Amino acid sequence: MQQEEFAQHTPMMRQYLRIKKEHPNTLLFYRMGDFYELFYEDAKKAAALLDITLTQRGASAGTPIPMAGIPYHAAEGYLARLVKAGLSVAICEQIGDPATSKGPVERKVVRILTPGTLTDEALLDERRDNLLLALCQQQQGYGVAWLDLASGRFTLSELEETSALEALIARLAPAEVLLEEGLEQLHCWPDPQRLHRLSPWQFDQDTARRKLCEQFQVHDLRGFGCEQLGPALAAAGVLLDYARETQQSTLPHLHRLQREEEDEALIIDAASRRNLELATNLSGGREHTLLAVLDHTVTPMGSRLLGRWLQRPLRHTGIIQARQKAVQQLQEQAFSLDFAADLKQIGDMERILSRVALGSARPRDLVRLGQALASLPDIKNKLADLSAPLLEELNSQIAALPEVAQELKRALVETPPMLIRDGGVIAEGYDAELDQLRQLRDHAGGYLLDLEQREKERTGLSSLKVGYNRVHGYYIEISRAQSDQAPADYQRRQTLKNAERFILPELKKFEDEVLSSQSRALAREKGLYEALVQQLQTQLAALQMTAAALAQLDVLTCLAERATNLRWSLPCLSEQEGIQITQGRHPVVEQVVSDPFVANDLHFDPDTRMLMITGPNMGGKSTFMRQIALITLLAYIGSAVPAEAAQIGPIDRIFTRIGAADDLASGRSTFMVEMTETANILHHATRQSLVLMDEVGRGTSTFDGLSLAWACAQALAERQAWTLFATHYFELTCLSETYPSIRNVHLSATEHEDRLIFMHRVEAGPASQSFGLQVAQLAGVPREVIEQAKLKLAELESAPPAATPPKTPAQPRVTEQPVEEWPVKEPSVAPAKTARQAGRRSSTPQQADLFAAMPHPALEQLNQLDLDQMTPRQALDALYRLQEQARSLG
Ligand SMILES: Nc1ncnc2c1ncn2[C@@H]1O[C@H](COP(=O)(O)OP(=O)(O)OP(=O)(O)O)[C@@H](O)[C@H]1O
Repeated sequence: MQQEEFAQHTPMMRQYLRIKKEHPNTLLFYRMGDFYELFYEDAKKAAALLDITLTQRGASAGTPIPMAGIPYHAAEGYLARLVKAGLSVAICEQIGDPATSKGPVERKVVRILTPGTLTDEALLDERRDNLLLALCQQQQGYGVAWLDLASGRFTLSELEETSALEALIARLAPAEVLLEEGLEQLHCWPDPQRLHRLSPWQFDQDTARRKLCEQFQVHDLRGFGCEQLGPALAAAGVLLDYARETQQSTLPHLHRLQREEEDEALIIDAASRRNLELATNLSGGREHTLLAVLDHTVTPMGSRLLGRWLQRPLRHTGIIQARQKAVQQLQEQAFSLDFAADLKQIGDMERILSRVALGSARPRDLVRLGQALASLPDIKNKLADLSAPLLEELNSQIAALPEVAQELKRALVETPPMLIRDGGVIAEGYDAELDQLRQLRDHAGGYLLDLEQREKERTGLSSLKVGYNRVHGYYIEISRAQSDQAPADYQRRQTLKNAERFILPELKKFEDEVLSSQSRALAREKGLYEALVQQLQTQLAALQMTAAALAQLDVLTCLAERATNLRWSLPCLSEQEGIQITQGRHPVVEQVVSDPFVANDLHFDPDTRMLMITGPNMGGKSTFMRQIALITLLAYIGSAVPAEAAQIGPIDRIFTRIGAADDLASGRSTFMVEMTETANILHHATRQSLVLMDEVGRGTSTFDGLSLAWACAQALAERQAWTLFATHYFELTCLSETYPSIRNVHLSATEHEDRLIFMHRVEAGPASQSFGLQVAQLAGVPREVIEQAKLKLAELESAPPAATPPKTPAQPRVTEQPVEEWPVKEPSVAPAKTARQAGRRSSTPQQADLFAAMPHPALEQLNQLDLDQMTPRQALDALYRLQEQARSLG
């Protein structure tokens, strides 16, 4: 804004514009009396988002000023909505006294709310971490740092690959991001409002290192295992600066840096996380997710910790086995211990402590903290009887701090008001001065009656009475008839028609005290409250460690309860390659199906590394595959699993290619999404990866799809990844002939009196029928359409092959396929046939062999060549291409 234009504004608007200039990307809540006002663009934005009236405030510099206002006492609700929408808000309060100010009263921004730095209880989801993340890219790779300000957890990591970075960001789902310019192209960001772009020079490693050392009061970052890091520290430095600025605090609850390394945990990419519906279902809700089934924690901090465990299953078997031992012991002792009842008293100690650190703890926070501390001795006593090493360790981390508990109990009333501002927070008997001030305030009436009585007796004047009016304050009134008998220490104050009013020194002193006692009591209360908070701040580290241990105890207790009530068993984590699951179930589907869930086994060992799963639609293929992934994942967090028994060997990643949805936001079609996910799997799957491939190739033409599915299965078999490959292309069942590590299994179904019955049992060998038309009929597709489909199917099946299929070894062959051995509960009754056998010999509708029924693509292309228009050289090139294609497909 030009200087002259600025000068044309009113003094108040000039003040507003000055402050706004310091907070250009933030809505400015400018306090005016009982309202927060927003002006200009801020007003328009807020009016639209909050559905409040957009008005005008006169004119400044010749033009009307758009304005919208919010009553200050109702601000919390509006703030919550704005922050939820991803906006940041700066709260600018009146600091000076309007009565004595010349010009506009002094104002200052006292706090800045941003989506990633919230700590207010009302603005946070109690079951989710709220993260601020910073990211930069330097020579050594990506540097990422993230902070949960509401708990004080500050973590950082360095990554080389973009896919790993995207997986990390999908896991963390940050509420706000500080991003080095240029990185906004990545596919993983929340909405743009939550992104702040910063210049590369702001991510300076040396400055960051210095600031971090200052924050943690250390010489170097060796103690945190971070000394060797580069870009991650640069990101952490930027993040620390931003958090300090928004909070206008030194953030005393940030004590340490935690470093995350990629190979410590199972890697689960963003798509797999979504597909497996760990914490969010495919529609974005929380119901019917693994977390929803698992989360019976009783404290919000326990719930958040469980979420973190689930999102990052660890590969460190030592840690997992320690958790398992704790879960087992808690299971055995559940009834006698009843930890859940004690833990309920603890509440959200973690977040309360952060507010204590930031000086924003509310009275009810402190009362709850007091209650939490009071229940610690019981918890510690119970833990003392348990010998699982992890439980012993947790007990040693819980500091009972009885003196702090007592102090809080003594200091605070049981149910205080929301804010200290209103008083009534400090309990009676805690502070003599406060009690006296309150006595004065509350018992003025009694004192005056007492004074009146005393003075009547002293003067013997029957008409004497004590009164009060706003102008003259307290007085003693004597009727005109008796007024000349007033004692000498009475000073005349007012003469009325029938009476005289007097004041006396004692009454004057009382008046001063009473009138100021209200504000003095409030000020005293505030002082005492602040002292209490400061006292707690000195114990912060011990209290934070206690809260962390209690959150873990809550999670372990929850896992024990779930294991018992859901009849899950603790798996064995083994160094031996393979996955053995006896009678496994799907943890979520089991809870929602009305029929009994059919349990199934899985045996992966060095000789069996891939299952080619066929079977009818609705047969249970996806359910079976997902249950294997979820059981593996549960095993790696230390939980029991829905199976009779499970032994799980080393796993490095879980990949899924399941379902398909357009990713319109980033302009990718269903098929493109499918192929991107498949490409990622093929690039990264190792011998230790668990890969779920569900109907790969169905998103394109049958021919292309089948070829792709075929080649993907082959590639995974070559990589020897643990693979569950579900497909409707029966041709793929022939792959087991070429690759001995591939087994065919199918989900069984039978027809009974024109009804289709799904057995949901995994049986050896390929499926014999696809039942596609029957399932369509079940789904309500009109009868005439089904009839038409039957006719078409019969026609397709009887059609002679359009071309002879290529006879290279990898091409599906028509051979008698032996039924493979597959340890299932009941041996399959009818020997399963290959698709081709079934197709040729049965009269029921079968899937035709696509390779046989359709022309070979090389032939199709040959047909399309316009030989007359080609040079000999071009023709030769085309011939080479065709031969190459024929070989690769063969
Ligand atoms: N083991 C089981 N026990 C009981 N019910 C099951 C079992 N497996 C699956 N179901 C039920 O069958 C339904 C369909 O299962 P699922 O989606 O896994 O079939 P699908 O073979 O993958 O089907 P499509 O090929 O059409 O994707 C599930 O929603 C569930 O209700």
